[in-house]
Amino acid sequence: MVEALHDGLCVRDLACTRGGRRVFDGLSFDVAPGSVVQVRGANGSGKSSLLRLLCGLLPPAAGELQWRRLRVGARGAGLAAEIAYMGHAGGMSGDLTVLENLRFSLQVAGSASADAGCREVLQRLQLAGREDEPLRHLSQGQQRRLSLARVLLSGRALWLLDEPCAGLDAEGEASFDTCLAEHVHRGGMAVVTTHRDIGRDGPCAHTLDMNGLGHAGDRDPDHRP
Ligand SMILES: Nc1ncnc2c1ncn2[C@@H]1O[C@H](COP(=O)(O)OP(=O)(O)OP(=O)(O)O)[C@@H](O)[C@H]1O
Repeated sequence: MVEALHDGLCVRDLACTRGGRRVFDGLSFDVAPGSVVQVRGANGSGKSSLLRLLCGLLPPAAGELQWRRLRVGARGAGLAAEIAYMGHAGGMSGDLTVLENLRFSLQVAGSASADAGCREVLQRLQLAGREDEPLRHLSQGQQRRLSLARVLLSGRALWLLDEPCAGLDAEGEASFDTCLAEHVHRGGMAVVTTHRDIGRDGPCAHTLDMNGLGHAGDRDPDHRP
């Protein structure tokens, strides 16, 4: 692979197979420090699969990733510790309180933050006053805000966000835009799958269009069941 010209993420000729079908191939793009890539495309075009590949949750069928000019190993080795991933499933416990969920996930990620920091982020995301309530008492949109709080508190350089604005109201979208803009301003990076144009109201974002990269229905010739 050509040597990267920056200290961010380089994706080259990436291919993805799921269930024996080739979802996309030949995918190349860059996420330089201080930039956002918004991933757009039809349902099933492979947006979530791409994020799972970048996280190391799925092995690529072909291609290569470089992070800070070094090749990323199997299961995201060399990159995983710098990622904050927000998937469709919240990955939180409905029985733990809002604050307990934050404490627990930060501890697991090795980025423990003082309660004061957690409370401050909850305040920013309009969740102040809900700290001691069990997560299951929160609405879908509020739970999405809490997932975003985890990302903010992680302090990780690369945010991989799968439909972060799904279920958010206008105020939640505006908070998200501000948080993302601040992250990018600090030199952070983000890859965001979205059906909403982030660049319209949020930070400037490069668009990666997944439509046309796929082979819907094609059997992967290299796949062995
Ligand atoms: N666990 C799985 N096993 C087999 N095939 C899968 C699996 N998950 C996803 N797929 C297939 O991979 C393709 C891409 O799915 P993916 O979820 O990445 O698309 P997407 O662009 O994120 O879609 P959406 O906009 O609906 O969220 C789809 O054809 C889907 O059926």
